[in-house]
Amino acid sequence: MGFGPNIVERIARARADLRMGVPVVLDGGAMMFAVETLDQDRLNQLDDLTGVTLVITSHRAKTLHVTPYDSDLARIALPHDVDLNWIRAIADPADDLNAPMKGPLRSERGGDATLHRAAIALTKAARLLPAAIVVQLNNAQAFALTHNLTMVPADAALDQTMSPQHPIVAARLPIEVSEAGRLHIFRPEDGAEEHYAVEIGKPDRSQPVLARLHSACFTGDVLGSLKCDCGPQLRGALAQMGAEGQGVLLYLNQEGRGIGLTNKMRAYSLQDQGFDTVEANHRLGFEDDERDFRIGAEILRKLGFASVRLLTNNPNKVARMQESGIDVAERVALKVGENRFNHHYLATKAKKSGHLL
Ligand SMILES: Nc1nc2c(ncn2[C@@H]2O[C@H](COP(=O)(O)OP(=O)(O)OP(=O)(O)O)[C@@H](O)[C@H]2O)c(=O)[nH]1
Ligand SMILES: [Zn+2]
Repeated sequence: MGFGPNIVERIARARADLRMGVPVVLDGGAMMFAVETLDQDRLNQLDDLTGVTLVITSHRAKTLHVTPYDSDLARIALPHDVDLNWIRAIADPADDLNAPMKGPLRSERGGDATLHRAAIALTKAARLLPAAIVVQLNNAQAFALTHNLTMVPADAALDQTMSPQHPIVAARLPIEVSEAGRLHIFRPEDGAEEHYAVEIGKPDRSQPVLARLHSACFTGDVLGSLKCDCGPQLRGALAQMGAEGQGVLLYLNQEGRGIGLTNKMRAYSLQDQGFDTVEANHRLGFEDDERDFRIGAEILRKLGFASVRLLTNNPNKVARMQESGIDVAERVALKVGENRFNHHYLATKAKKSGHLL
């Protein structure tokens, strides 16, 4: 006991520290930096330390023609007197086409990559580019104390188990499709983004409810972007709930399939260079889809729903709900908003991500 932060809260601090460029100590023997926020001052100080590696995911390694000996990631020995721009270019594909040769890059093999894996997990949780500098430490605890750094156990960084979502407040919200709207706010214990549920009417909790798990898309939902189908899907789902007089729409703040808006814009910039939506995620070092749908299942349960008629074209979403204990009584197709700008995007999702056309 005590007043200090528990492990979940220390992970939350670690995310915030990394976003500011402050390194984090991994219990088990290392200090890590997110490459995206590493500054020249701190890089200079690394000159005095040994055992410094640059860690990238195997997707990013493939783009750079580096062998990922650890299957999911590659550890690259950092050359001496390395330039900050060189490190950033390994992590950030923005200039890949202008300056394709970054190497030769030698990746390390053998040894334990657990701390490196934990470092990548933390950069992703911080919604930064998935690339880290990892520095071996002999006495991690003393180092953290001396430099006033947040220390987290590597296994907790690796297994950031979904945090409980707590209902905070709900209030009546008449909207265009239904005057009987109600907005619920859910807050996770781990300091991450809040999520919202829009309840239409008074759905019977003993019957499957018409439901939509909508992932945030600032560009589509708010700006009316023509590059995706999110805006029409959001409004189409609400309209159907309004017409039926009941339903529940979860607005999950997992922007960009869980990589955050900044990284999604990096992906859009790569799409401007000719890569498709999946290739762009991979070149950045991400998986195709980094969302955690257990959050949606947990919120449905907290609202009293056990069974849904799920508005989606994504069979993976149906599978994730079933796995998380929510019965999908029916999949209801939601095909709206195709146009000449998103035609290729929708075709790619059908071909590579299994979406139903
Ligand atoms: N990373 C990335 N995310 C995107 C891109 N286009 C849209 N998104 C995000 O994708 C999410 C929506 O996912 P979709 O794949 O359209 O749909 P889905 O939720 O998997 O499936 P449906 O239920 O059928 O809509 C939102 O979070 C968007 O911000 C893109 O090109 N790259
Ligand atoms: Zn979208």
